[in-house]
Amino acid sequence: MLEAQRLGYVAGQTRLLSGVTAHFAAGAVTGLIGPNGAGKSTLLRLLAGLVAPTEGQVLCQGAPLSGLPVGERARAMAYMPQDVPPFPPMPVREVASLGRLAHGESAACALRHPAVQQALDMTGLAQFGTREASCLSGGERARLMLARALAVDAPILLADEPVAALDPAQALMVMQVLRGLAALGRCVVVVIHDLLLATRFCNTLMLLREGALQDVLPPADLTDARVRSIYGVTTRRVENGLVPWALSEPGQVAGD
Ligand SMILES: Nc1ncnc2c1ncn2[C@@H]1O[C@H](COP(=O)(O)OP(=O)(O)OP(=O)(O)O)[C@@H](O)[C@H]1O
Repeated sequence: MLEAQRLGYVAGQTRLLSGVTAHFAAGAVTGLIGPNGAGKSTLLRLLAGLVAPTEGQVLCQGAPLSGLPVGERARAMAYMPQDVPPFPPMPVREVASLGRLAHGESAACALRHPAVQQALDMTGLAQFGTREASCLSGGERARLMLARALAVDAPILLADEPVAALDPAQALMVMQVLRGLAALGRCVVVVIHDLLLATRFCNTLMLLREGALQDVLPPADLTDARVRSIYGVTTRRVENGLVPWALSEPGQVAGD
């Protein structure tokens, strides 16, 4: 579905990424993990075509991404950035409907599109539809960025730290949504620091360090030795540790 071929990126005098070759499968959630500054967001931006690689190329459904017309690219891939920009003075539903711009719909058409309502439902924002987006809390704003990306309804979703600002219930809900999309055949690539959620919800983990892809492995193979070599920390499996595991009343999650 999505492929990186010997991807490299240099900004000014600084090399941010080198020699990344990887296949991102349809029907799977791929988790990009690695220390701060490893190059995860850079890789995601290259995959999204937001910046052009200085070496190598991205293939989207077999075709070079650089050759795809902008509109086609926008419909093929949805991207959720790590940083939430200041929202314009518009209601939540309208911000989510911006995802439909990729399809060339009029603003009125976009607002009514079922994908927008679905995106608000999936991110637990349905009850905030008419609220000013600029009034949302940090976690709600992050979910709105995800809702905008989900409203594109694209076969590929690239999400940069979608759960970093979320409470445990919302984080579980979002990871379940991502896994649900993968189950429908979508290609989902997510940058994530929470190793518990990453190992539980991702089908494949890609470990980045110092701008290079160090390893591609199933979550079960993320051993203490690997975590130590990547992050310089040791891990422990805590049998009676208290971790958020499931929503007590699915679909009944309160707002932030
Ligand atoms: N334009 C730039 N010029 C120079 N260095 C840059 C530029 N953009 C990013 N960097 C550096 O490149 C490295 C990789 O950045 P990137 O945002 O991809 O890391 P990351 O793995 O997503 O980190 P984090 O987990 O902290 O979000 C960082 O050290 C960053 O400071």
